[in-house]
Amino acid sequence: MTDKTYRIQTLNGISGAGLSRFPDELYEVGGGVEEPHALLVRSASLHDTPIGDSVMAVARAGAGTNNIPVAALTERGVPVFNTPGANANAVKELVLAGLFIASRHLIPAARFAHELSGDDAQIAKAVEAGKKQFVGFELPGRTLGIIGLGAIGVQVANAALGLGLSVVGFDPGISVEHAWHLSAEVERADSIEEVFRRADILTVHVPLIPATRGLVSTQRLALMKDTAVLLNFARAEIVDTDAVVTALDEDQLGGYVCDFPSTAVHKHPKCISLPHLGASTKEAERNCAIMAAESLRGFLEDGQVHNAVNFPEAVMARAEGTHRLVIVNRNVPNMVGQVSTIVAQHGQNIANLLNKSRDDLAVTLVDIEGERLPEVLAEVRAIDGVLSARCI
Ligand SMILES: NC(=O)c1ccc[n+]([C@@H]2O[C@H](COP(=O)([O-])OP(=O)(O)OC[C@H]3O[C@@H](n4cnc5c(N)ncnc54)[C@H](O)[C@@H]3O)[C@@H](O)[C@H]2O)c1
Ligand SMILES: O=C(O)CC[C@@H](O)C(=O)O
Repeated sequence: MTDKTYRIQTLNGISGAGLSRFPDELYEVGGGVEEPHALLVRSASLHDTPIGDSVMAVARAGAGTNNIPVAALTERGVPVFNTPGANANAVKELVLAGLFIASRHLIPAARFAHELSGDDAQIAKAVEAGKKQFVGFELPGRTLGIIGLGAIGVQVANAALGLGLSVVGFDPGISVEHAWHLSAEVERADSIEEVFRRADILTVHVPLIPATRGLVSTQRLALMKDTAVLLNFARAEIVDTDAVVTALDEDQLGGYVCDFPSTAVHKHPKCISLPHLGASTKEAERNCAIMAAESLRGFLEDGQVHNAVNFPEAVMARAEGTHRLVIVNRNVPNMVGQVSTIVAQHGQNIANLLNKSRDDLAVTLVDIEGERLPEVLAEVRAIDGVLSARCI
């Protein structure tokens, strides 16, 4: 262990563009870092990994946080950051590839070409004889159904319109920001079932949470056209894979293209699976790593909370000549009152204060003039309902 001020443990390969955001003089960063102040992860699961008391923050260089025990960390007062939108373009491009893969049978066609043998004349003859098995369909006039109109869903919707598809979407929790970016040509479905009924191609872009686990179910698959194609570049568990395989085997579904190979799908003749490639572009890896690193720095160095999935946004510029108390507390009455009383009882003045809450949790940033008094911190930590407090 070094004597650097902050230690970050990485649990996956993280783009150097992000890692270089941690200044050498302040940070020790790497896979073997001991007693880390923060964890930086991509898809590695932390559910069965002990997360020590030294950890003050966790950052996911990506969108989905289902690999992180968010509820348990929230209870400990540890923020979990993600990188909203940072890999959305990469996923959109792969979804578009999925559309073409499905509509033109590109993977079996390429496999067929790869297997050809003989001289050029023999290959040309085999091509002409074999290509009829790969006749596809064109996209204009077909309907793309989208479940989940967040960073990725909106980009997929807008791009699909450009390809001549009609788009019908469903997202009862669409954010104002995403609604602003969604083309007015996208039709809003009244129910999720309507999307299943109408889609020639259906794509899901929702997070994996209890409400979305198995969202593509036997009952909903039964509503689909038997020629329809299902795309899943969100998470494997959002789709009931057994139900999809049954629907494919019984000719009630045309095809399944996903980013999640499994024994049930990776060799199925009507499934194409890719090895979780949605975010695997240099640009997305860079964007995610930079955003995650900046969020960790903001929290560790200044107590700022930006892009956390379990904490309120809490951003306040540092008042000059002050030190800062960073307090994570339960969202109950009189927390700010108790903190300011302690500061006043020690004859100190508050230059600036921010208190933001989200659900059961609040973040309180207090900039105090004068010298740092360890007893102030100790008394704040002792307040009932304070989950963590530090002075920076
Ligand atoms: N294949 C990959 O490599 C890859 C890459 C990035 C993201 N993802 C997955 O895609 C998911 C979506 O990413 P994003 O960046 O668009 O996230 P996002 O948070 O911007 O959007 C998710 C949207 O889903 C909506 N939603 C939630 N529950 C819903 C429901 N039951 N019905 C309809 N809509 C619902 C939300 O309101 C939100 O608008 C991520 O959570 C992640 O699991 C996969
Ligand atoms: O890190 C990756 O490669 C995948 C990330 C992706 O699944 C996400 O949720 O952002």
